[in-house]
Amino acid sequence: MTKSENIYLVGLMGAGKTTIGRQLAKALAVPFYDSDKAIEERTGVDIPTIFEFEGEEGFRDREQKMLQELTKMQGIVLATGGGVILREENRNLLIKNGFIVYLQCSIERILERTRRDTQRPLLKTENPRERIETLFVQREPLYLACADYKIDTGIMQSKEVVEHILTAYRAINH
Ligand SMILES: Nc1ncnc2c1ncn2[C@@H]1O[C@H](COP(=O)(O)OP(=O)(O)O)[C@@H](O)[C@H]1O
Ligand SMILES: O=C(O)C1=C[C@@H](OP(=O)(O)O)[C@@H](O)[C@H](O)C1
Ligand SMILES: [Mg+2]
Repeated sequence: MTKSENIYLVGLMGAGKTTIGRQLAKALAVPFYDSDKAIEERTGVDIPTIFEFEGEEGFRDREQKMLQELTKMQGIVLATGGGVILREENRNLLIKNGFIVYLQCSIERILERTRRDTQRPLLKTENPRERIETLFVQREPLYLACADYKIDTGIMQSKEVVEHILTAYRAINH
């Protein structure tokens, strides 16, 4: 399997990985996977429940195991969860098996997009802005270390983001 047969989306919560991933897969007529959704289907409970009963580390263990499975697949678009890049093994699996697109997004835009969200435990805090800023500082270097391509999803509609990614992806697959 070549690295460029898969497209993996990384980025902070709210950057658009799940939304863009679904549209991108449709445009390419390939299967779409979302690692969070796959974990929820496997466990039968939602992400907040996993965090509640197993803590973040328990969720990260499940995320790592799911990524080991999903990166064995060929010809897919995968929307990862925002924290997947935290573990080195996950970064190595992504780098080895897919064309990695880093969906950048401003803190403001992320706040707007996740304001009414109830499914992201890490945003269940007194100060979501401070939390997102902390995650950005911690994770941006890791996203950049993995990315083959990056795009700011905060300044354009999702269909434009998809077009830009398709152009970049086709350029490496010419
Ligand atoms: N380019 C975009 N423009 C406007 N809204 C967007 C865009 N991308 C995603 N969204 C919206 O932002 C929210 C978070 O998107 P989502 O795909 O769940 O992000 P992620 O999977 O990265 O956490 C959703 O309500 C989605 O509809
Ligand atoms: O940033 C994170 O650590 C997380 C992001 C979430 O996915 P999205 O990025 O799709 O919201 C989900 O994996 C979990 O709540 C943890
Ligand atoms: Mg998502």
